[in-house]
Amino acid sequence: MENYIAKTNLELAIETKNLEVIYGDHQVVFDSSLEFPRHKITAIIGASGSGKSTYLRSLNRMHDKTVTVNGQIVYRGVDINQPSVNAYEVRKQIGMVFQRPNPFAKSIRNNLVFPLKENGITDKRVLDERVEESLKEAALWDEVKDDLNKSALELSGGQQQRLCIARALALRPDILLMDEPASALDPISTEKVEATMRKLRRNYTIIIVTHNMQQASRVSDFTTFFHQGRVVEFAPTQELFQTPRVKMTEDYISGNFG
Ligand SMILES: Nc1ncnc2c1ncn2[C@@H]1O[C@H](COP(=O)(O)OP(=O)(O)OP(=O)(O)O)[C@@H](O)[C@H]1O
Repeated sequence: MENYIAKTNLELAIETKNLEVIYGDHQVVFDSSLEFPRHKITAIIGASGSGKSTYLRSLNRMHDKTVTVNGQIVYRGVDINQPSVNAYEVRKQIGMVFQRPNPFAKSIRNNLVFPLKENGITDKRVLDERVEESLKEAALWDEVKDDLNKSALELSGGQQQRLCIARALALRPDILLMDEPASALDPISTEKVEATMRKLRRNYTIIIVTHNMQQASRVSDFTTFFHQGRVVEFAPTQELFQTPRVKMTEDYISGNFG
């Protein structure tokens, strides 16, 4: 397959150059060069097993040392895939929200305060401000403000996912990676998470992996299609859905992918 290089003229938040990810001797991502525009939502779509999550996790250095990641991940002019770059510091700037909401078994407030304290923020006034701001950004504040000491596990699935978004935002990251953030949610919760994402785009760059074509077309500004660990195309979402560059993308988005 040709090596497609996804480029845009917009200001970039992060880009990968010739990225490869290999589990043991099983290569999953091949020669992937992609640019992610700043303050936009980019959806990564593709069949199950095409390497979407593996690629996403490489962007904030989530893979452990047993996984080989070759190529460059350029963030603010620095290749953050170099061993000298501290992965923990990368994850402060580039947060992750997972498919299944995973709040800590603590109060709503402590879900947000705990990671902040771990990052050296201890002033109560600052902590209270961050809690309120991030819950507002994640569109959860009005639903929980009267009882922040309630256990996070008593929240609905959709509320738990918005709490996990708030927890990622509390650290004031620059980029938010979301791996199928609504696939475990009912339609009403999905709508709330999508509406939250659209608002967040004002201040954050969002990269979302999704299986859901409607979701990609509803929320994202740009879409990239992965096939067998390679970037097949990248375009503004409406363009990609209306006039895909190659037949493989057309087949996938119309459900004819065999
Ligand atoms: N930790 C791992 N160790 C070994 N192989 C893995 C690991 N994680 C994923 N894989 C393999 O990598 C390939 C790509 O998986 P990945 O989850 O990245 O694809 P995906 O496109 O996100 O799929 P899905 O949409 O089903 O989540 C699969 O063959 C999978 O079995």
